[in-house]
Amino acid sequence: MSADNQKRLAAERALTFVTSGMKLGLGTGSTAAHFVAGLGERVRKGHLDVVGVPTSEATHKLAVQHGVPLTTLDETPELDLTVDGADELDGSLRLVKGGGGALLREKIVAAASARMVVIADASKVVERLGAFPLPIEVIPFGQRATAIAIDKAARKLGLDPVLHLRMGAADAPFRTDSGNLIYDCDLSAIPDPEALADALSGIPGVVEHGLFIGLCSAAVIAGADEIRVMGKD
Ligand SMILES: O=C(CO)[C@H](O)[C@H](O)COP(=O)(O)O
Repeated sequence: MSADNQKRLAAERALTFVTSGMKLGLGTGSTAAHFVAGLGERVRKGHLDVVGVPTSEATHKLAVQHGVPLTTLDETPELDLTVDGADELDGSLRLVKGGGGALLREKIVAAASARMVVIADASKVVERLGAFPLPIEVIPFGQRATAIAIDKAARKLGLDPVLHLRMGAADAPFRTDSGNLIYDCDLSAIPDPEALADALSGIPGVVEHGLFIGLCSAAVIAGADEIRVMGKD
């Protein structure tokens, strides 16, 4: 079975967590897109009555296309459930996110939700986080100084970071939905995600980093032969 089919199956399983009346956070990425499509289908058929807060402009567009009723986090600041993808997750449901560049809004929306459920194909489950370069969103002002501070903070923790400024179209740096830049920080492994998260959060100029710790309560993982739920079903 292809990874995309696994993503679709994980999304379909997560739809069983949704009940009418829920206020939902809608994640970003190819796995979350399957969830938004499935949600839209159920809404159009009259099986579900929900509202969603998109975590990116891309998800906003997709949700409109699929007929998912939308609200904003300002109108609806407390959500019941966020369903989102991940770039990596470990056995303690610690995540690396931001491959799609939406980590800031994704983290704000997840933090405003009573529950966050990750949906992923089995390749995303790792023994130890860090093979996927950690996305770090920074303010454009002083971005080179911020990158040096990130490098120093990681080295203090015994890591050997390699930072790449993410590029977008036409050889220009990628800009997030909030107009910021992203450094992808190649660390090979992150032995102590909590310590790195704390260190990065303390750097002026870092808006947010892609380590999601203590936010995800369950993950639906679709493999070639089975779908399993990690954490609280
Ligand atoms: O964090 C994300 C976007 O910022 C995505 O959830 C993550 O990149 C996974 O994407 P996909 O479902 O396409 O594999």
